[in-house]
Amino acid sequence: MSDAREIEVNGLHYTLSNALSLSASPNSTFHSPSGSYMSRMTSRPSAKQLKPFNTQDIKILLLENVNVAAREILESQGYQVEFHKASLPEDELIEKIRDVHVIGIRSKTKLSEKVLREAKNLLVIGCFCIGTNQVDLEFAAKHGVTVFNSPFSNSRSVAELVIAEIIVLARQLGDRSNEMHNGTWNKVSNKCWEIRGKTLGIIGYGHIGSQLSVLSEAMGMKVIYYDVVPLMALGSAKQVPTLKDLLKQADFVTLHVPELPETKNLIGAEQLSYMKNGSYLINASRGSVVDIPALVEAMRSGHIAGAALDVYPSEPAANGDYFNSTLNTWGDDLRSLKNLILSPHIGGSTEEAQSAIGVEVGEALVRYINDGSTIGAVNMPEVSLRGLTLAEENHVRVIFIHSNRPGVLRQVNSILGDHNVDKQMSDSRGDVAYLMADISDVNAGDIKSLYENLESLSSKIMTRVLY
Ligand SMILES: NC(=O)c1ccc[n+]([C@@H]2O[C@H](COP(=O)([O-])OP(=O)(O)OC[C@H]3O[C@@H](n4cnc5c(N)ncnc54)[C@H](O)[C@@H]3O)[C@@H](O)[C@H]2O)c1
Ligand SMILES: O=C(O)CC[C@@H](O)C(=O)O
Repeated sequence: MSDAREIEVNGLHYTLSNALSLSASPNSTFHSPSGSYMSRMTSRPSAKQLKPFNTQDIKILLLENVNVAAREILESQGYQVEFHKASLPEDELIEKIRDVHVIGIRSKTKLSEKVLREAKNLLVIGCFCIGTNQVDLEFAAKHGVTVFNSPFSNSRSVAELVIAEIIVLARQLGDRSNEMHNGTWNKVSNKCWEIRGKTLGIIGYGHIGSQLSVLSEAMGMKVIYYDVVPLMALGSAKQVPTLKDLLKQADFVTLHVPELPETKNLIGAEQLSYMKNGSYLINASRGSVVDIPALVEAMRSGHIAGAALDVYPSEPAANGDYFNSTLNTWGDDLRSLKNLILSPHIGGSTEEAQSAIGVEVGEALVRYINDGSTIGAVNMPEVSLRGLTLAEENHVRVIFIHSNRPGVLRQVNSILGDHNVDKQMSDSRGDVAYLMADISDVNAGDIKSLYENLESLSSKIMTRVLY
């Protein structure tokens, strides 16, 4: 067809010319990526790639040194990828986010309502980490922006770090090492312990907490845990009914809860006072979970014998000499304490974890952009349909993200109804619903009207038509 017509979605021009031909993409500049990645993505040999847009028009901003595995996956699709090692100051972030369809971040980039309001072309956010507290998930969903994360690719790395910290704290190894670096030989055994037979109290028995449970039992520790939901104990671990029970019994307390309003200052002066005299605290969850001035007091008094902190209420956006009292007023107090391990949020920072996260989130982004699948999304209902094949001519996939209110499905189906709806799936999550339908008997000319009719519905949040 020479009369190329176009639909614009989020700054992407969906070309209608040759829309329904059997070519994998209407765009002559697109080349199917080769290698193992695409063979995993296309489960059937004749699967059709749904991409009515020029892949080179997809603009992706990757911040915070997202792993090279993700970059390769995204670049192999032909997308334009802009990569930055650090996070960006808010004004620069706002400037850049206006233009992109996809943003990939880790824990430092705050995608607040203020920032997301400017992201007029944004389709999807990839959090290349576990935590998603840095993103306004609800605002994103209400504007049709799907968010993916990697729920457990770095869990083992965090659990291993905590095992190391338990031993380092029990043996005051950090202090001995610092002393040797300063030329001091200080061979002591006073208040240095084996971990065998000691009780580890795990707060939050999810992916990380449960891994840690298994590892610490293997080292001879007794494990108790507290969680807001009843969870099956692994090995000989025991769930305790209250946080106070855990704090009173544990020699080592370790935190593995998400950042939530309920977990803010979960450990403050009162909770520290319940902990055993001479016990230890480890926080590799989020900085807001521990009241740091209260911890400083409890360590100064000797009630808490040692602590390890990997996360802080304010963390620098980039590497450098930024961990000072301007960033957090109590910085100098922390630095003056003995037997306190301070690490720069590296719980999940291993080669294994970062490349696994890069592949997992990179692939989820490609599936979403090309096929509309929300499997694994954290703020949208999970919707997916089996792929279209090259044998299915004149088929299109309609994706309609809409407000979850009565009567919408009737309206949508009356728009789709002139065609054959081969398969359809719809699900809702709170106020937002996601509908995906594969319809056949669609001519090139029908696509624009399908799109415009769906766009005209008052319930519409975002419409995409893939073919
Ligand atoms: N330091 C790092 O580099 C690093 C790496 C990965 C994850 N994290 C942090 O660790 C957190 C936990 O990770 P995960 O993968 O184990 O999460 P998860 O979701 O698998 O488990 C969290 C557990 O905490 C429980 N929980 C929630 N609120 C609670 C409360 N008030 N009291 C007790 N339990 C509560 C939940 O029921 C769940 O079982 C993440 O949310 C992230 O913030 C940090
Ligand atoms: O890599 C990061 O920045 C975050 C690591 C960790 O806190 C997570 O949430 O996965």
